[in-house]
Amino acid sequence: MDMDDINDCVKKYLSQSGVKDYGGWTICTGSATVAGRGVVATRNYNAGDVIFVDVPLIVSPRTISPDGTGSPVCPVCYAAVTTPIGCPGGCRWPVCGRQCANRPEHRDECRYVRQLRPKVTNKGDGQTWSVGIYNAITAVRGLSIRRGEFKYFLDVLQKKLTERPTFEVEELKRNISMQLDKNDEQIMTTTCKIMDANCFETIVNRYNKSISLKGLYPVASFMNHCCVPNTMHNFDVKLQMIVKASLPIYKGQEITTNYTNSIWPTSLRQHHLLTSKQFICTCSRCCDSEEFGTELAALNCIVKNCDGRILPINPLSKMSIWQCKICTKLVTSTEMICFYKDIETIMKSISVFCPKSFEAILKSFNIHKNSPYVVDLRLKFIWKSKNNSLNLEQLLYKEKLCVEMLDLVQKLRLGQCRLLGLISLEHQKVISEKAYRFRRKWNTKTLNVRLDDVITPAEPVFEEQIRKLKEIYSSILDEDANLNTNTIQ
Ligand SMILES: C[S@@+](CC[C@H](N)C(=O)[O-])C[C@H]1O[C@@H](n2cnc3c(N)ncnc32)[C@H](O)[C@@H]1O
Repeated sequence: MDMDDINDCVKKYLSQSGVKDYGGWTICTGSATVAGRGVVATRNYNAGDVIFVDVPLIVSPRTISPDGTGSPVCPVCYAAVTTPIGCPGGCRWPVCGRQCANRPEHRDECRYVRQLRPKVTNKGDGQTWSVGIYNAITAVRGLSIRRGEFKYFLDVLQKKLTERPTFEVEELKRNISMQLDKNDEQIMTTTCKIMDANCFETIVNRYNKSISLKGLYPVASFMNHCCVPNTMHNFDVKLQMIVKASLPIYKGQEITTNYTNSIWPTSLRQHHLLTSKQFICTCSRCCDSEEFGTELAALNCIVKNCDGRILPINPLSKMSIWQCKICTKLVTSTEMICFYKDIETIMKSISVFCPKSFEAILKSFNIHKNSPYVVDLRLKFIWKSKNNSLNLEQLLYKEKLCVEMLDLVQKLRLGQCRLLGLISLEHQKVISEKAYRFRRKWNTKTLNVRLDDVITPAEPVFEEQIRKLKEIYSSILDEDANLNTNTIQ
């Protein structure tokens, strides 16, 4: 496979799509340090620099369960559809109205699906759309790539390795009256396999609701994964992906992204990468059982009066024995899975976030604050709680969580990542609320204390903290079309 042809095709596609060619990268083999082909920098970048803007080849809704549980989104505008009805054009996709049904970008795919004579399993509820046909949106969109100028992408992008038929195409065949053309079927299957190997979660904001879609981006499809990635990305209103350096990148260095959740511990990340992308990551973080000192995977030692943490001896092996760093107690992987499950159950049972009871639960079950699922819950509190309805204790607790999470991001060496931007934004909002209450000499209703009894702030300190945090989050999140800008103060 000729790398020059691949680079030419990608660059032509981007320039025809109207994006500036940022040009400081190349797709190549050999210099890619991790796997097969990769994207390599051809110049130096500072953290925060835009490396490239990528234009989606395909965007499609996530599939939903064949029994129809889960809500569809309009395949044209991607808004959630609460009472779905089939497209009046006859394709049986749940478009949200005539306007979307008549949009030019929907015309060809609608005609194609209509001539397959879609069946509707009318369960007597007047349903006029079909889940099986809805789930084939990605597959059908692959056909327009094959017919277009950039069909080459279907040949060169990596495909998920599997002999099994793709369920999207099988479902489509079951839900049409005509027989699928063999050639079309093969293109559809290939498209689904390409999507499985390369797609990114593309988030759009529709009517203040975040909708999660799948997007296939040609340059990003060549970016390999690293758990200490040197890029971050946002999506703009046109669903273009803006890829920026999160850390300084030097000429000749591989440009990497993160396919998984950066705050998960190694075992969860490995499981996700293996099942969804079929590889084992061996990056510096995965090889370090302490994950740069964060001990994200660790559980507190189960031996009475021991303050140690239990960590895997070989973090890359699912079957690894775990050991306490202090008393050397050994624990099997099976036991660890049970401990993890217990923590998950406990964390799931905490519905109302009350700082005192949360800390008490962690203490009584001897769970340390960076354990899996605990970090999730701490973040959930940061995202979901509304500052003006928190009492003073909760507000100060939220501030403490923001500070601890920012410290975690820094220890994990994630640089100027989106998580840093989002937490800095929330942290800034907490400080603004604190400053507001301080100015108003706000007494808390539930605690008999005043703000200036528990903190000794000064107006300039608040101002300075707010200014610094704003600087951080605005440089990271500036093009992000999916932030609710009303929430930015
Ligand atoms: C989106 S593609 C990345 C580009 C790919 N290397 C290529 O040649 O087309 C994802 C695939 O690349 C490989 N890959 C990416 N990151 C990797 C890593 N850190 N270690 C091993 N394989 C990796 C895996 O095969 C994965 O399924």
